[in-house]
Amino acid sequence: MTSPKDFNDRMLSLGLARVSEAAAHASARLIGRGDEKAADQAAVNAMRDQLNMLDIKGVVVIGEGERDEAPMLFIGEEVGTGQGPAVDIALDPLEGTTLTAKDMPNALTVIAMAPRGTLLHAPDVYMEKLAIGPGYPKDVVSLDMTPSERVRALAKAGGVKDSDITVCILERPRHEDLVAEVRSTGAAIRLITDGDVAGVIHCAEAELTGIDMYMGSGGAPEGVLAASALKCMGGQMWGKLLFRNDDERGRAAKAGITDLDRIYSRDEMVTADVIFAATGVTNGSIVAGVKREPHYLQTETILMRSKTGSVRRMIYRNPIR
Ligand SMILES: O=P(O)(O)OC[C@H]1O[C@](O)(COP(=O)(O)O)[C@@H](O)[C@@H]1O
Ligand SMILES: [Mn+2]
Repeated sequence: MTSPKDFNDRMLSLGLARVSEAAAHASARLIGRGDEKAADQAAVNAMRDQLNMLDIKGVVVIGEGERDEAPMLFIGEEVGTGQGPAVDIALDPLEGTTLTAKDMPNALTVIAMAPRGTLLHAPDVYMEKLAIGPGYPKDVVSLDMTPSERVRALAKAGGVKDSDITVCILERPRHEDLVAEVRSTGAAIRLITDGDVAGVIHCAEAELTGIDMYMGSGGAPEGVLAASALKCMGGQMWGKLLFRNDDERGRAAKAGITDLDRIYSRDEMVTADVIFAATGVTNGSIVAGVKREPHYLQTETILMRSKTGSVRRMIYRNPIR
């Protein structure tokens, strides 16, 4: 196992940005074409090619799925040149496949890297999520509270009215009761159709996005990626895996998870320093989408390191030849 001191995050982070940039470039020509699969595949191929150029002994712990259902970037796949630190990789080559296919905001390519053995091996099930930005007392809200208790607690801690709070929630039939309860407090709700990695990140930049809290269930893999981002930006997050049937419980067992009711804090999902990169595919509130000009493609990437809390936004212009 790599000790965190071998994890040269300063060097590796720039390489990570190249990986998410390449995935965004590759899916650019598929924005708004109604073909989610093709857009995802283009991102997967590009991400894998770039990842394999990095001097790491990488293993995908959050990826495109199990080996038998994902030919590439499957969970357990080894990536990188094999020269360098042993690391865990979490990725979502295209977070917001539907957003991309429909040319709707906030589709991202996302990747995180941490020393081997330090990222939660979340199976491909749902996760109940709760996130807030930096600056609040520890555990001011929790998954054990009801949604309205969370709104009241957050408002009180921030010295504002309940009606000044905005909660971000995925618009899904399963969230109808959640939405109704949050509304009963007078809080506002930003409903999003997809993309809860961006949804959670929005909490860390509340002054920019207007979002104070994220609530509701979404993909567990996306939960670990969002926790990685919040660890860099500051902010608290909790997640609880949700299992609907034996197949899903079996996935947990395979991933080595035995306590099925556990609530994971941000730092229990990401136990050491992590680096995180996300590149915009469609325009969003975190980064701009791919800009297609006659002679070049331009992307914007957010690149962060939890060790220093540094947040970079990088513009990359790649000539089309
Ligand atoms: O659509 P569901 O089943 O509610 O799942 C929610 C998940 O799907 C997404 O909206 C989109 O994810 P993908 O584009 O990677 O499929 C995630 O952001 C979210 O966690
Ligand atoms: Mn996703």
